[in-house]
Formats: sequence, C-alpha cells, structure tokens
Amino acid sequence: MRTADGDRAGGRGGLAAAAASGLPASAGGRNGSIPPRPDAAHGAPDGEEGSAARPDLRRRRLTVLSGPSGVGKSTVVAEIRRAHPEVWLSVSVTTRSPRPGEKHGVQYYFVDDAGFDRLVAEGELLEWAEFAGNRYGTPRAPVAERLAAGVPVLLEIDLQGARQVRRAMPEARLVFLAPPSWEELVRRLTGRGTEPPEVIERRLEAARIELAAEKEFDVTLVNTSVQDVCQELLALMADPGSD
Ligand SMILES: Nc1ncnc2c1ncn2[C@@H]1O[C@H](COP(=O)(O)OP(=O)(O)OP(=O)(O)O)[C@@H](O)[C@H]1O
Ligand SMILES: Nc1nc2c(ncn2[C@@H]2O[C@H](COP(=O)(O)O)[C@@H](O)[C@H]2O)c(=O)[nH]1
Repeated sequence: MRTADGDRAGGRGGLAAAAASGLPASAGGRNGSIPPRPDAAHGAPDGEEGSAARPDLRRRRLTVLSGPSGVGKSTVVAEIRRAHPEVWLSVSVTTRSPRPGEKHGVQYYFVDDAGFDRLVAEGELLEWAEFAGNRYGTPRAPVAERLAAGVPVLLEIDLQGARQVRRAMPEARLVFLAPPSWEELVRRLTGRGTEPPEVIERRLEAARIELAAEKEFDVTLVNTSVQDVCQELLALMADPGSD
C-alpha cells in the first residue's frame, strides 16, 4: 500500500443539495428505466446537523476507487459485491453499450445520449465525465441516501470524476488502483478483449494521464492480487481516519 499525504485543503463538502435530488423514474435509457428517487426525506448526509466537537464518522464513509482502464477496478468491485454486501456500490449511468454479460442496473444503468443529457440538466448526477468516447456519471440521490444512513459507499469512477468528488466532498477518501507495471496494464486491457484496438489506444492515452495523477489520491493500492486489494480496501473503509 502506498499512502499519499492525506491532508486536504478546503472546508467540509455539503451533500444537503444531494439529499434533495434524485433520479427520475425513467431516464429514457436504451435498456429500461432507472429506479425512482427514494421517497423518504433524508437529513444532510455530510452530518451538518452534527456537533463540531463530535466529528461525524459518516463523513468518511465515502470511498472513491479510480485508476487506469484495465487495472482491475471492476474485478475488485465485483469481488466486493460478491463477498461484502455490507458495502454499498454505486451503480453508474453510462452511454456506453453493454458488454456481453453486463446487465442494466447491475454493472451500469445503460442510457442513450438524450437520457444522459436529461440527468445532467436536472442535476441528478453527483459527478460525470466523458471517457474514451462515452459518458459516465454517478446518480446523486442513492449515494446521499446511503451516506445519510451511515452505510459505507464505494464509487468506481475515472480521474475526472474523482476530482469532482474531491471538490464537492473533501471528506471522501480517494484510492488509486495502480498496475504492477505498464506492461501488465497493457496486457490486462488487451487481454480483456472487450474493446477494438483504436479504443484500447484511447484508453491507454487516458491511462498515461491517470497514472501521472496518482499523487492527488490519498492512498495507492497496487493490484497484484485481487484478494489482497479487496482486503486493503475494506480495511481502509473500516478506518474512519483522523480529522
Ligand atoms: N490482480 C490481477 N491479476 C491479473 N489480472 C487481473 C487482475 N485484476 C484484474 N485482472 C484482469 O484484468 C482485466 C481488466 O480488469 P477490469 O475489467 O476489472 O479493469 P478495470 O480497471 O475495471 O477497467 P475499465 O476501467 O476499462 O473498466 C480483466 O481481464 C481482469 O480479469
Ligand atoms: N467519472 C465517472 N467515471 C466512471 C463512472 N463509472 C465508470 N467510470 C469510469 O469509466 C471508465 C471506463 O469504464 P468502462 O466500464 O467503460 O470500462 C473507467 O475508468 C471507470 O472507472 C462514473 O459514474 N463517473
């Protein structure tokens, strides 16, 4: 585990607005609808109602996992989904087409461009970014709901999204997943066999930028073993850290 300087500038982020927002019953997806916004009214998930003398541990329950395409983020997330139901994994919205085996509402909510535009216009996304020709975003309301309930939340998003989360919620812990080597990253991305060569090239271009941004993250985990990374990630999520 490589640990960067965890000190962060800036004040506490607010999610009060997030709690007041949610996804519409249907975002016009190509594969169906997105679940409706939760009905319940939720308090400020960033603990604004809490005492300054008693730090609200919910503030630190948001963990962001980023890293270059092909490093193994989805593999790690799938293992956590399988073995650790106590961790809530955000399901992103994307305009990318499903890969074989991917299911609407499990890996992603697959929407068309108009559906994504609508989510952006209505402020339904906590963050969003364009990556290698497709758009991806994190539905705001479900994250706010889980954080308000004190549930540990994990987002798997790209560097641009991680930067947006850092700005909006400085209390989030940002974890960078690094490959053992550049060669191994290329091997994994190519070996996955899900993208044509030109898309692999775009993703590797983005990977160079993402690798150069490792220092922006609080912690780096090197994905040599999926099991080890899962254990390290779960240990981080269980550790509220210091103020
Ligand atoms: N520790 C590991 N050792 C060897 N292979 C791995 C390891 N972790 C993941 N892989 C393999 O690497 C490939 C890429 O993994 P994965 O799809 O999880 O990457 P990703 O970071 O989610 O990529 P993307 O950002 O493009 O979605 C997969 O074929 C996966 O099985
Ligand atoms: N900013 C965001 N990035 C996201 C989100 N969901 C996934 N991603 C990232 O996109 C790339 C490509 O993913 P792939 O499934 O097409 O291989 C990868 O880095 C993901 O982490 C999101 O909601 N916001």
